[in-house]
Amino acid sequence: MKKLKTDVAIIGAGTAGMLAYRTVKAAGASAVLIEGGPYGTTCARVGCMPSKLLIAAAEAAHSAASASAFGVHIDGTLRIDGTQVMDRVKRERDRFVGFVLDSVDNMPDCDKVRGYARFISDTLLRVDDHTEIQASRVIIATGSTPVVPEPYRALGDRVIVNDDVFAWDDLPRRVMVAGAGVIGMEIGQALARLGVEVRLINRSDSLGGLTDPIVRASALAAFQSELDLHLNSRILDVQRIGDEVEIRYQVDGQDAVTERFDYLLVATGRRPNVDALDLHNTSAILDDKGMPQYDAQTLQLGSAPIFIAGDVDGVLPLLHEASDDGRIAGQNAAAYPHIVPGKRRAPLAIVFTDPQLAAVGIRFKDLPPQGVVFGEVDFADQGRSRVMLKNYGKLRVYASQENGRLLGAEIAGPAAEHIAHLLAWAVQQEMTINAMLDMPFYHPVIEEGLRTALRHAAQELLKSKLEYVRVEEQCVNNA
Ligand SMILES: Cc1cc2nc3c(=O)[nH]c(=O)nc-3n(C[C@H](O)[C@H](O)[C@H](O)COP(=O)(O)OP(=O)(O)OC[C@H]3O[C@@H](n4cnc5c(N)ncnc54)[C@H](O)[C@@H]3O)c2cc1C
Ligand SMILES: NC(=O)c1ccc[n+]([C@@H]2O[C@H](COP(=O)([O-])OP(=O)(O)OC[C@H]3O[C@@H](n4cnc5c(N)ncnc54)[C@H](O)[C@@H]3O)[C@@H](O)[C@H]2O)c1
Repeated sequence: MKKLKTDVAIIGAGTAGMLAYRTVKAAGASAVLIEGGPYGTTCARVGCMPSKLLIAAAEAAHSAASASAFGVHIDGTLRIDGTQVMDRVKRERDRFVGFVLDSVDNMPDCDKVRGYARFISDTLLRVDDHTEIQASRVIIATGSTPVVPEPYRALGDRVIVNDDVFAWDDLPRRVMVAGAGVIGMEIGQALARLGVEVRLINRSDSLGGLTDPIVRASALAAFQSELDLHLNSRILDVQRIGDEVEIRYQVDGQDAVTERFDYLLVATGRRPNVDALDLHNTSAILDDKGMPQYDAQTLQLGSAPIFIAGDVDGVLPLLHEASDDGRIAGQNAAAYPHIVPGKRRAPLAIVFTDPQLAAVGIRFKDLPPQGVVFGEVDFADQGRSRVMLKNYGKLRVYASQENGRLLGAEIAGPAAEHIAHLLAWAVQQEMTINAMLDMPFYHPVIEEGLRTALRHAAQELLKSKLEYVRVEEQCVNNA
């Protein structure tokens, strides 16, 4: 068994782990980066980048297919060449992965260990059965894995997850997607727009991570106008028949039906990669799912010299959060025992569907039960959105009744990726609704829709103040 000694061992060379490694090295400490799977990161190989490449192809197909509404006609057939679509997705994806591989190549060989690590104690790791690493501190940055419900596993290679989609050489004919969360909606809509027959089934009423029922209802209406999407519905039974899957499912309020598909794409959530780490050998306190307790500010596990970063911590599994986590865990592991709370940004999540979905700051479901005013815009009549035939969805902003500050927002609508950034910057700057309304708005732009929602919130704030004065006056009069 090979034996190594280091200041900091980092488990997982994804986005969080690579950033943690660079931060530890920049602080002058020694570091070892352990990776069991392929280098290249989830984001570049099978996540953010290939999914956005597939969506870009789908947008091109959709624009062409829907051009006749503008009087622009394609006389002839619109042809989607699945092999060319997948070829570009994979070629461009490989280019992004290549940049990551270059930075791994540039790390000294003695800092890299290949294999899966597990804990023997707080400060001792074993990598497969070939290396033991004595590390003064450890950073867990092992990412997450898609959850495939047990009954579907019998389908063999016909039950697939996002990773498998981005390995396709051609597009299939028919796909059932289980889960209308972020991944199911992004990939499901893209495949449908590329001519694949898609059914999307979600067992609850959740949709793309939205928690505001008004915004969610507007998103559902928009998606259902083009997609075979069903919430509160269930897959009852699955069976493999040759190279197909036979699925019996029940749409809410309807009789069960049986249909055949090429694949069942499972997008029912992801689970932090903690199971194989043998965390029970450490001093960390584990919950009933094996997740360690940790401080959300410092990312430290109790008082152990162990830190956690990225998707594996189970909170906001997004790329920029993984980077921030990697930096915070790296700084604290390097400076241990002098650890400090890390600087966090305003929460921001974007889903690249059409309409795009976004959540900023405090989500609707986490708002306090009182003291919040709402402002809303319906994009149906928003000028620029209508010009572009993207006039669907709603945006709602949430503001503090006490001081008028923007608390958060949820969006389903055009250009949500850009509007969400404006809103996140405003949340982080602790801006009030009135201060936001003092900012410039060009004409005609989709951001004018945001102004409508802000004006609505400003009116509601005023109303709530007048109501407060009225109640106060009544109390004085009745006294
Ligand atoms: C389809 C899809 C689309 C996405 N799109 C977006 C998007 O548009 N925007 C966005 O912000 N986020 C997106 N995400 C989320 C984003 O990809 C993740 O938040 C981010 O990649 C997490 O980085 P990480 O470093 O935590 O994990 P990873 O990059 O997964 O790295 C973890 C690494 O740890 C390794 N590992 C695991 N266990 C061990 C062990 N015991 N020993 C050694 N190595 C181990 C793994 O092999 C892996 O390389 C998407 C995700 C998916 C799946
Ligand atoms: N644009 C982005 O930033 C982006 C894109 C993709 C993924 N991601 C990240 O990846 C994470 C995981 O995404 P995800 O879509 O796998 O999970 P998710 O939690 O967003 O959605 C899972 C969905 O599956 C449903 N579901 C659960 N079990 C089911 C079953 N048996 N049958 C049918 N439906 C079922 C749930 O109700 C939920 O709607 C996201 O939370 C996000 O952080 C981000």
